Amino acid sequence: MTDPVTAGTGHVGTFDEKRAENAVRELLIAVGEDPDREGLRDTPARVARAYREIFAGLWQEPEDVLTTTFDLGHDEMVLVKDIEVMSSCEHHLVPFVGKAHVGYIPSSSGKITGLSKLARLVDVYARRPQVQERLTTQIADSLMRILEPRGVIVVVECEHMCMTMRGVRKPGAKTTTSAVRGQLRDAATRAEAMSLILSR
Ligand SMILES: Nc1nc2c(ncn2[C@@H]2O[C@H](COP(=O)(O)OP(=O)(O)OP(=O)(O)O)[C@@H](O)[C@H]2O)c(=O)[nH]1
Ligand SMILES: [Zn+2]
Repeated sequence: MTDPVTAGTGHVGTFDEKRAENAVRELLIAVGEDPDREGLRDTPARVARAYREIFAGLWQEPEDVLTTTFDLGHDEMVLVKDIEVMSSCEHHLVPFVGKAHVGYIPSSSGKITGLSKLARLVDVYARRPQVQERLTTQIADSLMRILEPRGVIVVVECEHMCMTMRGVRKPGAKTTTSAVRGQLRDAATRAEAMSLILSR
């Protein structure tokens, strides 16, 4: 099934399920498997459906999820910690998983968004072929653009399966990336945010 969708870059892209299915079938043949044996018969279609979900963020824009904004007049820092991140490394197409911490200081008018929307925003960018650095900056930059806050901080901590199950094989190694914008670049404000993020 091919359906038109709006890709993350703003142009209309497609998810070609049949093509994905054929590619998985080819991959199974390439590793010496028999894609027609009983246990694998439905696998290409299943994997194609799974990729539709895993890469769903390619066909979403941050504006699709940061829909609810309200002016509460609250102009102090808002921070949501420990948002589950499940993304895919664009180099090896295996998962990297961990947590994101997303905070912002609202605009002086106090324009804020629903807390769940911050977690949805993480998903929009995580559900794409990614590198952790870009995931981190995309979350920060889209928040700056849409909410026009006085500052943003995004910290992402992940374990990359491409470093665990293959290659260098170092289970447990964690990568931390951060992006700070606006007033959160200020040393004292940034330190306050970091102490909130690090407190358990
Ligand atoms: N900076 C960055 N690197 C990543 C990320 N995910 C995976 N990588 C790295 O991408 C690199 C790709 O390196 P290559 O030398 O092209 O690929 P490779 O031969 O499979 O490398 P090894 O993983 O070292 O075996 C590896 O060092 C990965 O650890 C990420 O999110 N950010
Ligand atoms: Zn990788």
